[in-house]
Amino acid sequence: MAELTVSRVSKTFNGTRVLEPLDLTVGDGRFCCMLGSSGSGKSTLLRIIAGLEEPDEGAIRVGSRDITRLSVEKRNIGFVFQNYALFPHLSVQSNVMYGLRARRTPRSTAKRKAEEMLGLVGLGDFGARSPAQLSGGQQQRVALARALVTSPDLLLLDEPLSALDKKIRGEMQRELKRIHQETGLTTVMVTHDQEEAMDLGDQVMMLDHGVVQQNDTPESMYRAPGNRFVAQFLGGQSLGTGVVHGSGPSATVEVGGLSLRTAQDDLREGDRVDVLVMAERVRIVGDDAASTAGTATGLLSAIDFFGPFARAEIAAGELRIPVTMLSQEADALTAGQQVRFAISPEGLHAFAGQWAA
Ligand SMILES: Nc1ncnc2c1ncn2[C@@H]1O[C@H](COP(=O)(O)OP(=O)(O)OP(=O)(O)O)[C@@H](O)[C@H]1O
Repeated sequence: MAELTVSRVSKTFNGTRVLEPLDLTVGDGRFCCMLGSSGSGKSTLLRIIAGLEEPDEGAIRVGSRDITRLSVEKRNIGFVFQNYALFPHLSVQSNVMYGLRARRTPRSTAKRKAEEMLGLVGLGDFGARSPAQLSGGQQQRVALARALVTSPDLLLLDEPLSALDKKIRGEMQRELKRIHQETGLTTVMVTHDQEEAMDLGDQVMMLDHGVVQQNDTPESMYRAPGNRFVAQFLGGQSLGTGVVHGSGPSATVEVGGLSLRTAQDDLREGDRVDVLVMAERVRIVGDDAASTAGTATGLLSAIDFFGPFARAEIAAGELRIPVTMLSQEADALTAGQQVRFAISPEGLHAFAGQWAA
């Protein structure tokens, strides 16, 4: 069992608290993504787990082992950084063997294991090359093989794909998924890329200013962001302040002259709320009578095309409602025309008590 348990870990640098006391559990074999903007404390937490940084307080366990006071070498953790950090003067195979040789594993065993790991990451024929003869994506595979070769209990990845271009990145995400499935290793990855976190994580922990904002499955986090910060990070755009009418699942939110439904059941009559909308949950619908219930009309702004998708705004009363759609759908629309639209209740999020902030 290699469940990771972080309990009440905090960290201060030069009098500034960068991690408030926080807890995190990652089940055996699970893939956890730590998501947050730059400076939120993700790397610091990962480095504390790795033993590269000491926590002010708290404990870290892997399975039943308390590793809080162990040196980096004794933790049995594999680590991959953003910049490949391969030894340039060593061959690919020697790079992968390095950790085993440092542990005095016999050369023949180390060689066999290195070959096995290079096979796992899809670089079986590359052992004799030097790192300079590999692409960025290939170098990151070598770094991964090097982290895996010592059979760690836990794998830590700090933005391992962020230096790669978009296409290679997608490829490497699929590779990481496959390798995770094949090894069954408990994994924690730091990223500031929402899509990457949602794609790879069984679990996503969102950090802001050293405080856990939400720790959930990607689906739950997207469907039910726990607060304004999470909703905004996941792409929610503010519609302004509204008032709740009714309560429970049939509540509506009145904002900017429109009465909108949400899928939330935690709203109470009279609450003043901050309202956010996910642009991908706004749909332009036909004007035929049968589909007009729960819809409203507005004027369409200029349309921005970005590849397969297009973006625009609908001006409805005082509101500017963002909408994304397939470029193909946008082809039939013209800037300035009146459109009828619907906002799916799942795409509307309202948070009480934060509107004054
Ligand atoms: N060794 C250090 N000494 C002083 N301050 C540090 C040190 N390491 C990190 N910090 C500070 O701690 C805060 C959190 O940094 P951290 O690298 O953990 O954030 P992050 O969320 O990983 O951001 P990024 O995505 O930019 O790496 C930052 O304000 C950073 O400047």
